[in-house]
Amino acid sequence: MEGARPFSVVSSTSTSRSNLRLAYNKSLPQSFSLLTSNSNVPSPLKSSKKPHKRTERNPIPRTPKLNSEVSPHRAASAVRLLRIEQGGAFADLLNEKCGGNGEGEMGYVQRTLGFRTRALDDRDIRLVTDIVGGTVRWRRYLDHLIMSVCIEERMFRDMEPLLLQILRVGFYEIIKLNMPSYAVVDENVKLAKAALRPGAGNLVNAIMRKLLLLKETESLPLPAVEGDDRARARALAIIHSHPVWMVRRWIRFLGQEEAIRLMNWNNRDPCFSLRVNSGNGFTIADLVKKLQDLKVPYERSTVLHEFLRIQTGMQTVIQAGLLKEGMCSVQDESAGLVVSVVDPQPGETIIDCCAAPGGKTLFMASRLKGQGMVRAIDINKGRLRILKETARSHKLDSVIAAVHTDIRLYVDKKTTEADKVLLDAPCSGLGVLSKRADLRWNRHLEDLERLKNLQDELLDAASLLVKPGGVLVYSTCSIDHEENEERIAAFLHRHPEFVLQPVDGYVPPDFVTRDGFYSSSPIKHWMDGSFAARLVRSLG
Ligand SMILES: C[S@@+](CC[C@H](N)C(=O)[O-])C[C@H]1O[C@@H](n2cnc3c(N)ncnc32)[C@H](O)[C@@H]1O
Repeated sequence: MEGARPFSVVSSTSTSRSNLRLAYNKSLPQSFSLLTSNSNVPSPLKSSKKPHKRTERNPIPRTPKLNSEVSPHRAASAVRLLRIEQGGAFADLLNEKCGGNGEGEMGYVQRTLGFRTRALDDRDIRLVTDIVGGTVRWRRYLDHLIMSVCIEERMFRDMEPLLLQILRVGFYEIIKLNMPSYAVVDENVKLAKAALRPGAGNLVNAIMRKLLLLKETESLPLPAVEGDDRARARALAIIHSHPVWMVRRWIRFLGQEEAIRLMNWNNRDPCFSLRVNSGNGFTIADLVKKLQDLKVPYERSTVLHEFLRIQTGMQTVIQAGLLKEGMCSVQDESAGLVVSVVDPQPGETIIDCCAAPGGKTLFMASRLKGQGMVRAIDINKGRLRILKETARSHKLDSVIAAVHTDIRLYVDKKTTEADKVLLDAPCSGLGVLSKRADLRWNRHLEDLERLKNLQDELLDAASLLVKPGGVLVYSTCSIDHEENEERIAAFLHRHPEFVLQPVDGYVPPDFVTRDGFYSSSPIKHWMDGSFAARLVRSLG
């Protein structure tokens, strides 16, 4: 086996450049060299190739060999990032199955890399969560750095997917987590060697050494924010790691300063809120006591008495089983305030038109105090199943009836007249980008057009379920006026039988807009962005 020197500092850029070229050539399998290849030779680094191809003669053993050299959190992070990019996972918190027994998270590691690492301990799990979330958020910026130390753009573009993820992890650890550089390089080199081949380890070594040199000399490349709108947005999109279209849109509607504040919020580690589940008889004091026992720092919500905020320790909460036991739910205060706009009262019939996975359904049901009914409708069977299971575990199933259907078809068959109808519409999710690290890369400008049409159709359908004098609440977790205020203006134009009722008195004054809507903003309220409008149907 070819041995890579784990780490040594180079003295000049030109030396580092020729070292990198050498490492790159050597990293390629025999008889392939990018620098001498003709373009018809299939590249082993093309992203369509599987990183670790096994043949029938070389199958993955049932219990792969333990590799105790590779750090498990880096292996798990790189594999999870690979799965996220290929659409097989989200950048959310890990569940508790992280053992080295081939189940859950580590099962993917074994199947992808072909070897086992030791099991993830609690610290590793926290690290994987932080590294994966952070690396996904900072992807554009990290790629800009990686690309800038590659010999040529093609080297970056043709990089095999697993190698790219290993580099992203290493760059994130050095640049954003400020982890000890020598250890990070050494560990990522080991991972690349074990997961790919020795030459890949050499390449990681050479690329990361170049990064360290740039960091040590404070010469990390950053684009200048100058030129026309598009050029400035492109530069800001790299610096703050967002898609260009979002940056342009926010600069246009919020101004550059606010747009940057919003991107800074989206790039922070997310803050989570917990809502105590009173349906199971728990009180906020019980939840406080539990968090104190677990040494998880918390803050009481200033806007909703059932809620607590935690900045760190979410993984501890999950592992202690607080969610599974039904003591509390993870729910942002911004979503809780939408329920305040609905204002459910005991005895009422409420229809939740887009209910799954049930965050708002459950909170509304808990406010009914055992009297009345929430009809929870959703088109997605899998998500509705989660809603039903949670309703059972929260002992709220007696006041929740789940219905699997398209709301647009449901209204054709029903003459139901509800006291209140909530339409928590499918939306771009532009208000929740801090929690959904991967969402910014999966959303496109064209989605907005499609979503607006759907939102209009769903609003028309939902409106048919409201009794005379009843209330229709339209909500989104978007901060985009085209999905919010504009949808309501268009609806009121089509439906003169509804009038807008200002949300004063239902939510704190700071959340009421000039036009009487509910709106939470990450940069104003330090919580997710969301929107709601309260519409009342005339009696006639
Ligand atoms: C924003 S999510 C709802 C979140 C939910 N209210 C909560 O608080 O947990 C939107 C939901 O709308 C559902 N949906 C989309 N189109 C629908 C339709 N035509 N009829 C019913 N549900 C629909 C999706 O399946 C998705 O679960």
